[in-house]
Amino acid sequence: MTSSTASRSARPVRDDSAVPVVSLRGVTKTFAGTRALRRVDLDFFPGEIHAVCGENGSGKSTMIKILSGVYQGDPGGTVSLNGEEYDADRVTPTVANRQGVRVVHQDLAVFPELTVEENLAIDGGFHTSKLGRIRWRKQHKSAEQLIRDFKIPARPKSTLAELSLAARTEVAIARSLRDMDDRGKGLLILDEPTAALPVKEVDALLASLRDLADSGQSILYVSHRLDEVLALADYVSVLRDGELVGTFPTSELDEAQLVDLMLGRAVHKALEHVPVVPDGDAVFKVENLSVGPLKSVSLEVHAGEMLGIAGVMGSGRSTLLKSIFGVAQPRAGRFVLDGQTMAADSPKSAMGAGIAMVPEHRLRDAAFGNEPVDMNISISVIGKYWRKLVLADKALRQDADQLISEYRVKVPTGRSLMSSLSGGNQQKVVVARWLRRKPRLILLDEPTQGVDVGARAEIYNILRRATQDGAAAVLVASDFQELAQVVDRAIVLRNGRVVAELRGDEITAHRLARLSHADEAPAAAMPTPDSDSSVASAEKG
Ligand SMILES: Nc1ncnc2c1ncn2[C@@H]1O[C@H](COP(=O)(O)OP(=O)(O)OP(=O)(O)O)[C@@H](O)[C@H]1O
Repeated sequence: MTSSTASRSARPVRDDSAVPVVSLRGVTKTFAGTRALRRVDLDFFPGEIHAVCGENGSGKSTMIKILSGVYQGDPGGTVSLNGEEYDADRVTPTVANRQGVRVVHQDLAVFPELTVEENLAIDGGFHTSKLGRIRWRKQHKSAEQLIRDFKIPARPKSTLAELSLAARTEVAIARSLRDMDDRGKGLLILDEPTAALPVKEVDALLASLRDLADSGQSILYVSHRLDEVLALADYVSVLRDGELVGTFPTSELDEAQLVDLMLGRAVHKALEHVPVVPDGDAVFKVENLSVGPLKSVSLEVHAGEMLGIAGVMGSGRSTLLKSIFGVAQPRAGRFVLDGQTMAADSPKSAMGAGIAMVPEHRLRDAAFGNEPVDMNISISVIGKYWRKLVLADKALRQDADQLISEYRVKVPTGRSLMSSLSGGNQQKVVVARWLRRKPRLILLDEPTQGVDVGARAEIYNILRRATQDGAAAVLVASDFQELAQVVDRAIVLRNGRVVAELRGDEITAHRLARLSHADEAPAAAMPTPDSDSSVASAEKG
């Protein structure tokens, strides 16, 4: 959910003679115990942006992997690529690549320290002489051509680090399509391309995707951001439990209808809540903290309260959480928990003091992929299952099963490996794990990235229950709309300092975005005078 405004121009309706560039027929994929896709029929046409939506675990990634040859479908189905029909269990990465199926993943696989030209050439794209030397002049010319063709706002010699994240994504797209002469051939697959993008860059990327589709490229767009899907895509296909619910022109759907199709049930407006105005002393205080980009930051959070931290990428949001959890060592400042100065010198001491952290990079930092789900969900409280030298397996599994059902984690059994879960389901396990410790302070860094709309509501409901029971929470989320919906109070970090504090109804996505960007004059960022004395004073500070 972003504040994207990229609007869809009235698009011509697909005409009957249009020929799909990629088709799936009867594609099924079974993993041990799980039918990830069930007899899916889908067509992707040239010049169209076709979104695929579905809850966590509905089969989106599995479909991408089958199209790109990473997974093979079960025997019986077929995949047609540029008019050539393959058995679904015979599509390999080489075949898919030859037929122009290209995937740009969320992490982009670009190198910030290298130039645009070098990034465009990585992975087999360097022009070399017979002696194997790189022909730099030719290289430069091809880069210039790609930059022109893809309208990338950069020069060949700029390093990627100098570019916006949207422009870096455009470089990754240009690289993936650099050898495709005919835009009407092949399929560009984008997996959550805006998940890590600052709000103000989203429209730039969506506009460039629209241009690419207008030049004939077929695009498969996977995103949990439904407003974006409706603004950008021509068609949306909905997967539920591995089955295709249907394919719809986006012009005929609104967000609520799309959610109902995805979930097969009406979703309650769980994200909307009445902001809590806590009374009593602060549970936790940060005093004059300097760490990473942060300079002398002070804040406090009360029992029962969820505090949001807004700011652009690099503003120090994650560093703030990491330093509280003892992962980043401050240059100055102190933390006070329940009136006592806290030694935040390691995660162990933070955990001992009653602090829990749901980190941003769950796959890298929090999920033990080769361990079963029940162990992953129990690891934070494993001590309570040791009976002398024996692990009480049965009790551990029973408790884990109960949490799996409470959090609606989609998994055949608690014994399934964590790595076999979809991304969003892994996140639910990580959140469940930490809340089991009944922490005093819960730190959450992008807890719902990649999590579907229904599961998001569930996660926030569960967090809300924890704060109602007396915990305090600090939430970092790039999705300001979501932040505005769930927090009681928000502070905005800019240039290493707290520049604003908003409460209750003052917190809107628009204001969080405006206040987060350094390029705005404070006066312009000010709302109507009646509503905002707290912002005004913080802005001065
Ligand atoms: N390698 C695997 N082994 C076992 N099961 C798997 C494997 N990969 C996916 N699955 C299962 O297949 C189903 C579909 O998962 P998939 O990752 O395709 O969902 P998704 O729609 O991409 O979800 P998300 O939005 O969370 O990324 C899930 O039940 C998942 O647990």
